[in-house]
Amino acid sequence: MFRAVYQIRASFRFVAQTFTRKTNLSSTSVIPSLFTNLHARHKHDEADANEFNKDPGGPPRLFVVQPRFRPDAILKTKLDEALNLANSLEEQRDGYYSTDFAEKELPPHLVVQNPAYRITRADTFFGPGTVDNIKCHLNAEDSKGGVDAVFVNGILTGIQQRNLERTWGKAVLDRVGLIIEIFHAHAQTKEAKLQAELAALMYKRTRLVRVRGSDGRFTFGAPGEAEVVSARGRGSGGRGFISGAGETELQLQRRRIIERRNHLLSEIKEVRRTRALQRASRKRRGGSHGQDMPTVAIVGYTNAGKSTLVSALSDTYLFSDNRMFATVDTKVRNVILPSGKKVLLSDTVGFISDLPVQLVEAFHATLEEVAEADLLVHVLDSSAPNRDEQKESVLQVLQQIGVSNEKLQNMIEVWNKIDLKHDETSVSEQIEEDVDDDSDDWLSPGDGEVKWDDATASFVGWKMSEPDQTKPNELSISHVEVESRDHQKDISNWEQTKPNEPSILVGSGDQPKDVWNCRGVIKSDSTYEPDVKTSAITRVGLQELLDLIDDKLKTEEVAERNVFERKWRPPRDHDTGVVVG
Ligand SMILES: Nc1nc2c(ncn2[C@@H]2O[C@H](COP(=O)(O)OP(=O)(O)OP(=O)(O)O)[C@@H](O)[C@H]2O)c(=O)[nH]1
Ligand SMILES: [Mg+2]
Repeated sequence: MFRAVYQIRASFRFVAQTFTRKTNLSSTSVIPSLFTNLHARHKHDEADANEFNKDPGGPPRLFVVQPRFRPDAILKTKLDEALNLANSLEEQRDGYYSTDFAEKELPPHLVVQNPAYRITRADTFFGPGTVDNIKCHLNAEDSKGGVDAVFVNGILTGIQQRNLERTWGKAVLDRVGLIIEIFHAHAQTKEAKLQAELAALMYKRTRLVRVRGSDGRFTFGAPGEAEVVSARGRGSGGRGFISGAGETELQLQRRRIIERRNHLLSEIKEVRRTRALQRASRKRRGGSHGQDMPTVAIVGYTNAGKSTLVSALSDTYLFSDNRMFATVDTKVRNVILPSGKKVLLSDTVGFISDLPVQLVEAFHATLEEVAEADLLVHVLDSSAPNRDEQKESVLQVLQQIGVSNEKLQNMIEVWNKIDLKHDETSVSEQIEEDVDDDSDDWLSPGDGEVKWDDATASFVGWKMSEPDQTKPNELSISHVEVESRDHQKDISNWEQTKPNEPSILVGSGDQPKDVWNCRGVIKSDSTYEPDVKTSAITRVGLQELLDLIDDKLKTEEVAERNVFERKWRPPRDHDTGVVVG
């Protein structure tokens, strides 16, 4: 239990130092950190310290809580990703990780009822049965050596996080928090470190909640030891009897965060200015005929193989690893294309579904470089079972950072890792189901029964729909008719096209209640082909990819020349050739 405190401290040290330095306040009084929380809790474990202190530099041990998804295939991919994320939180020492990722044991984990499909509790996210169930598992883990923190693969509010920490007696990280921590732990350059700190700061800002200490007074003190009320005062109304004092304190914390944020922004600006100058001179030096070298940005989901591909294409070394977000800093390499043209290949940070908005904002400048590249190459892991979903997530981020539609259309799509079988990367062999007190009474999205009906030559049946996020209490059952003769097709992707008025009401209270008649059409299977298939490891498809980059850049140049010519030619009347205006 104690062994990873050191590592967690390293991970969270930057926020603590920041505030101690800048505000003359201890970090605990400004932002309760995971480290502080762990430290407070472990103080009474000093007798055990030696037992768990054999490897003080080891990475933190996380217990993974994965909300359940249907069908099981989707759950498995989500769980695999959560386990990989949990194992990825580790800092390098002297340029190396202390453990080989492939040899790491799977973190302890538990699949629980998904609160998004029921009523998400404002105070604890999960229902009481699930909270207790997780607590039992954590107790069992404690008897085996313990875990340092719980990673809930969902998005928690500050209040939910605090309440869960208090109940479980462990630090709690949600998906956003863990991803931000991984970014910080993996950042190597000054620029990336500043950006990761900025993201962490903005995240912590949303976590400021008031708590009531053991003496009954309200404070922002150590989590896990106080009753959480709300960020705005007693209850949620914000007009509690001590709200005036609370507001002032809250404002103070916020102001300090803003001051630090402004300081970080100015430091980032300075670092970037220097880098931009270096980059510009590099582009000019390598260019020919007075033109700058074009930049090709390699983008994609984390772990798709971007760095390995850039290494292979440029015959240089770039760090690559199975850990997620192995690359947090942009690296640029020169490559000579088959035509003899020189280009800059830019390997950059990977994306993920639900990429925290704080990271997108903090890494804005880095991502802007991606948006401004002359050409984008989108690398996908062809063996990932959720390849389409990963592709969608990457496209969303690219749109979010302002990549033009034209660039997206011109983007080269690469399916990498073709040496691997589809789904070979899956790590979770078995999915352990929990036994919530009331879980059996519930239907989940994806539950249903659909049969082929010869008479109508269609699939007919019913199926639970995904909940409407704006109405989390309402679930619906859909009758489906699916137009397809292909019995083998996965009907989990069917799309509701024509919902009618609810025809029958079943259940009561917070039970599923609306029944909809609708007709569904199966989304077509992914029959599309990428532009190139590669294996960065075995070097298959690399030549083809270089040829394609060459072609695309030539087309770009021609298009640019045309624009240039159009811009400077005096406007003419087409028929007569007479200059007009
Ligand atoms: N089998 C196989 N493994 C590959 C291939 N390309 C990359 N890998 C492995 O996949 C893992 C991730 O590769 P990276 O190059 O670090 O992936 P990335 O996209 O840069 O990941 P992030 O930097 O985390 O976003 C590493 O263990 C690589 O060795 C490939 O073509 N085949
Ligand atoms: Mg990388």
